[in-house]
Amino acid sequence: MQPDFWQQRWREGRIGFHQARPSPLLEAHWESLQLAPGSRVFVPLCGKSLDMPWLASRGHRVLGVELSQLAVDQFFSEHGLVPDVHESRLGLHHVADAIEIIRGDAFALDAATLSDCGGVFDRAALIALPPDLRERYALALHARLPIGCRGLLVTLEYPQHQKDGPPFSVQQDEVMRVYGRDWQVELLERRDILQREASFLDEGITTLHTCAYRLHKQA
Ligand SMILES: C[S@@+](CC[C@H](N)C(=O)[O-])C[C@H]1O[C@@H](n2cnc3c(N)ncnc32)[C@H](O)[C@@H]1O
Repeated sequence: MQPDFWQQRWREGRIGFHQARPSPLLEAHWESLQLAPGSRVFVPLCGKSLDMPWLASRGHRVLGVELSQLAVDQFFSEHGLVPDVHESRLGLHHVADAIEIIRGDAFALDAATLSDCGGVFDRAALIALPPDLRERYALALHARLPIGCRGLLVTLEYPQHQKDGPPFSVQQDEVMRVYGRDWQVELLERRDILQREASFLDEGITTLHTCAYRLHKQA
């Protein structure tokens, strides 16, 4: 997906991916990661997700990255926060309380920036990307997270030939292949969500599951 695609989605308010509550699989499985209190959690392709304040409410510091300035502005104004803003070569950093969002390209982040992220949470980030970018995202971007980092990855699975992405279907074998080199990967749950996803039903999709994987970066 080109950056223009996402910028246009935000300009036109076509943000059906945004959820009015934190992700159910985050609430269900985050504790199982047993992250140290106060550890910093990276939220790639964060949009204005309510997962970020949820993580902050659990005592984490949060580092999000998002292309769209509109998304970043909406996030802070909808939470009644006025962020401190400064610029770096990575983009525009917005910091309020425990949450920092960099308005910039996730692929430009370097290992130094991510070095203190003990956790990572991905919902609608990997599955927002077409296959070639997914490989870069999982291999190159995640390679910059430190050894020992723990994460939760949420995916969707449906018959890809029935619909164009995004969101794309990402099957378990792909997750194992792209993360398995550097990360220990464990499927925690596969949930059937077809009946509550009206837009997928309307498009004639016949099966739809969401999966949660626990990730642990190995030495
Ligand atoms: C499908 S949305 C998911 C947003 C969020 N994770 C959520 O659960 O609501 C994908 C988001 O990634 C952003 N995005 C796409 N490519 C990006 C990139 N290379 N760097 C940073 N953000 C990106 C888009 O603007 C969009 O807000």
